[in-house]
Amino acid sequence: MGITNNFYEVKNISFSYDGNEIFSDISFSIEKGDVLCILGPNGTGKTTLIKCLNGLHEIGSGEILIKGKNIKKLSFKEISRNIGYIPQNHAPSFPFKVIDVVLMGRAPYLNLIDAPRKKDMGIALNSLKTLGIDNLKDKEYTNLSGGEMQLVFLARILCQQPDILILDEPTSHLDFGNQIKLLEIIDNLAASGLSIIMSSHFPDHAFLSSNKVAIMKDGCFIDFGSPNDVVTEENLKKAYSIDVKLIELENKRKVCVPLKTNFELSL
Ligand SMILES: Nc1ncnc2c1ncn2[C@@H]1O[C@H](COP(=O)(O)OP(=O)(O)OP(=O)(O)O)[C@@H](O)[C@H]1O
Repeated sequence: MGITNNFYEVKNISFSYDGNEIFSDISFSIEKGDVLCILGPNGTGKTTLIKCLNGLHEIGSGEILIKGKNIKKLSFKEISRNIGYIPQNHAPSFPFKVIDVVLMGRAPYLNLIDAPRKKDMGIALNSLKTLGIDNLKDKEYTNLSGGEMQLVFLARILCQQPDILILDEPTSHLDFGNQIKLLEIIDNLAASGLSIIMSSHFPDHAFLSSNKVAIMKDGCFIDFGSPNDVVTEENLKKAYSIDVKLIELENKRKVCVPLKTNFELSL
């Protein structure tokens, strides 16, 4: 931590699956404490981009710099000490206890044969406490609800003590209330100095927790900037091909109301 300039920089990157280009020439940067929300329709390449951003997919061209260092030159362990990643789906296969799942977040700091130390256990317990789920610590991970699993996975990532969190649709398994709780957690984590990149299907989420928004469509960012500048009726129409009404609440918060499309089945 501690570096404020060029914290995480993406320069003209492109990616293709077997010659099929998914995106090209994407550039942006984020600083300490930024929350970037990536919006865009299904199949536009958000997950693919996110996998490039954390080094899981190798980009075709361009470069990604973490605190000035090219991601291609960093080992998996070094990337994991900098970036915590929560994928869209993370189905568990073995009934580990929650505390053990969270402790796995310490792997980038341990050698293969090392047992977690007292310090690691302290960090794991603290991660659970930060998210208010220390009551789950002795439960079997496989017995948790989808929402509880999402929070435990986030605790595991916090235990990794990264500077950057990359979250692929972090609210996808959460109920209406827990979605807001998670966005507030994201807000708090950013205020404590973490930088966060997340994808979402809900433009409202950009107003709730982000200071930067990108709208991805047709292989590029069609807009990038502050939520007020980017989440507009015009851009939402361009992105999702529906009419959306933006309404401002008394506290100036904006909400997006999708209008009916009058779609009819041709039976
Ligand atoms: N492993 C793969 N091999 C080939 N094509 C893929 C692969 N993974 C994804 N794709 C294709 O790449 C495109 C982008 O997929 P991606 O999952 O990145 O989109 P997305 O914006 O995250 O979608 P959604 O919002 O539906 O989750 C899609 O056309 C998809 O079919």
